[in-house]
Amino acid sequence: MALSISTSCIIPDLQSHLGFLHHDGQHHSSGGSNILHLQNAPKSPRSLSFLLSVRASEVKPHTAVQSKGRASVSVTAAVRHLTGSVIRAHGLRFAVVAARFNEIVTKQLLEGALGTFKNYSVQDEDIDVVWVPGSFEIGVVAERLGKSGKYHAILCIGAVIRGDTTHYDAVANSAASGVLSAGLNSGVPCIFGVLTCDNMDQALNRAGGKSGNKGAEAALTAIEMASLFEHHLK
Ligand SMILES: Nc1c(NC[C@H](O)[C@H](O)[C@H](O)CO)[nH]c(=O)[nH]c1=O
Ligand SMILES: CC(=O)[C@@H](O)COP(=O)(O)O
Repeated sequence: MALSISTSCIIPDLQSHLGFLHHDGQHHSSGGSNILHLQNAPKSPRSLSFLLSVRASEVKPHTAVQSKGRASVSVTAAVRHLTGSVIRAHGLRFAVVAARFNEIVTKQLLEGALGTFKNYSVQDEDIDVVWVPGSFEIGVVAERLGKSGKYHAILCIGAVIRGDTTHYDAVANSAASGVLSAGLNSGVPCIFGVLTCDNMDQALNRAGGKSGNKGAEAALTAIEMASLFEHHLK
């Protein structure tokens, strides 16, 4: 159960007087409750009679109590939120692994990705594009690039479009698991920008058509993840 301390005056011997105020307003010496009141025995010469109302609905971790003379001040460390920043892309290096299969689609995905990199101040000299035959080959290359230590993130681009057989499932699933494994094995964010579509129209709509450009979107994800790792997780 989490507790947060809204005000605090804690005297060492208070610990023996910890009690709980149940929702019925009765003071109980133990048991669960949604409110914790710390009340010192009024007779103790060293103690102050005060109530410390502690909401039991939450506690922020790392709550510390600093004593200053007889008074104490509780210092609750704020919860830290770590997020990659898309406006801190300068100096970050990226590799793009692009599949040639369905090139009419993947070229447009790549164009969208490079446009995003440019718009977010990634320098051309900080981008390497590596071409592979098809989406099935993306994973092994992404892992090699990740392990090279040269890049902050690897963006993987492809277009798997269903045909007449179940080959689609094998390629699509292999591409996804390959990119996932590359990231996990290399420790470098590998971003899945591979379309898996039932037909060419769906693919073209997502490569700069009415559904946007998934390559551009994936590039933004690559920037955020690269920043998160570089600026917060080192
Ligand atoms: N059908 C699609 C493929 N097939 C090729 C595979 O990716 C792979 O290159 C081949 O199996 C040899 O290992 N690739 C795509 O990217 N998209 C497709 O729709
Ligand atoms: C995703 C594929 O491998 C697919 O394009 C191949 O087409 P088919 O299933 O007709 O051989």
